[in-house]
Amino acid sequence: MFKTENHTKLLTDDKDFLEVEYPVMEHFYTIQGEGAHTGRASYFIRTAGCDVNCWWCDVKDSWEEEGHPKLTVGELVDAAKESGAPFVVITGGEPLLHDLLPLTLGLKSAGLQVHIETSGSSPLSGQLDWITLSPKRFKKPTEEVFAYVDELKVVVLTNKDLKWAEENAEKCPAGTRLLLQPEWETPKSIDLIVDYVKENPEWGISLQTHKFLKVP
Ligand SMILES: C[S@@+](CC[C@H](N)C(=O)[O-])C[C@H]1O[C@@H](n2cnc3c(N)ncnc32)[C@H](O)[C@@H]1O
Ligand SMILES: Nc1nc2[nH]cc(C(=O)O)c2c(=O)[nH]1
Ligand code: SF4
Ligand SMILES: [Mg+2]
Repeated sequence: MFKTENHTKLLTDDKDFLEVEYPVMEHFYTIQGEGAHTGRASYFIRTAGCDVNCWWCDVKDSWEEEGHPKLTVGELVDAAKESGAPFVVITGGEPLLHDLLPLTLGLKSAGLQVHIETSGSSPLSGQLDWITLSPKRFKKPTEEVFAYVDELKVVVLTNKDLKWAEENAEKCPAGTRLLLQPEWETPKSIDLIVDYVKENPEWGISLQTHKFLKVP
């Protein structure tokens, strides 16, 4: 659990936080396809804007903020609440490019748990119940994020990524879920990951199951 300090005023006196706007590429009710919560119904909010530039990124349309609508916290909270989802996953783009305090306070006030998918390359903000860190060599995570990580999910294409996974795991708290996720377009990474996990059973495998299920 991560909480930005000094949020009491926003939560109690200042209802204007419901009017704060975020650039949003899409928001939808689906099944969490990846990681420790795979298979669970969840509401996704995909903010626009990313400065990490992973060449294999599967949502490149999220990189530019421009061209995506701005939605208020109130609109996003209403949509998530109406869906009936028990938790919301904030993803992107890189969601930590935005101050997530207003959005996460809105969601928490509505009784929703808040998860985040992040590269951790910009400062943490908001109230976050579950942090999935997917670190990238293209723009490294801040040192601060590691203390709060619940799940480390490293995309693997080659042996270099396994070494990168180990370096990041060393910085995570004991008990962090350690997961390797094959890059979707690189089938040979599967053999690499299977052999690695058999030899290093503290790691597990995360697959992008929504792509098999053909849901968003
Ligand atoms: C699109 S990113 C958005 C959130 C954040 N920018 C991040 O990278 O964590 C969501 C997740 O998809 C993973 N991902 C992106 N492209 C992928 C691909 N081609 N194959 C497998 N995983 C991918 C990312 O590593 C991350 O865990
Ligand atoms: N169903 C589904 N599960 C996901 N888990 C992480 C995703 C992401 O893009 O962050 C994602 C996504 O795009 N769809
Ligand atoms: S950090 Fe995430 S959204 Fe940004 S390019 Fe990499 S995978 Fe895509
Ligand atoms: Mg995705």
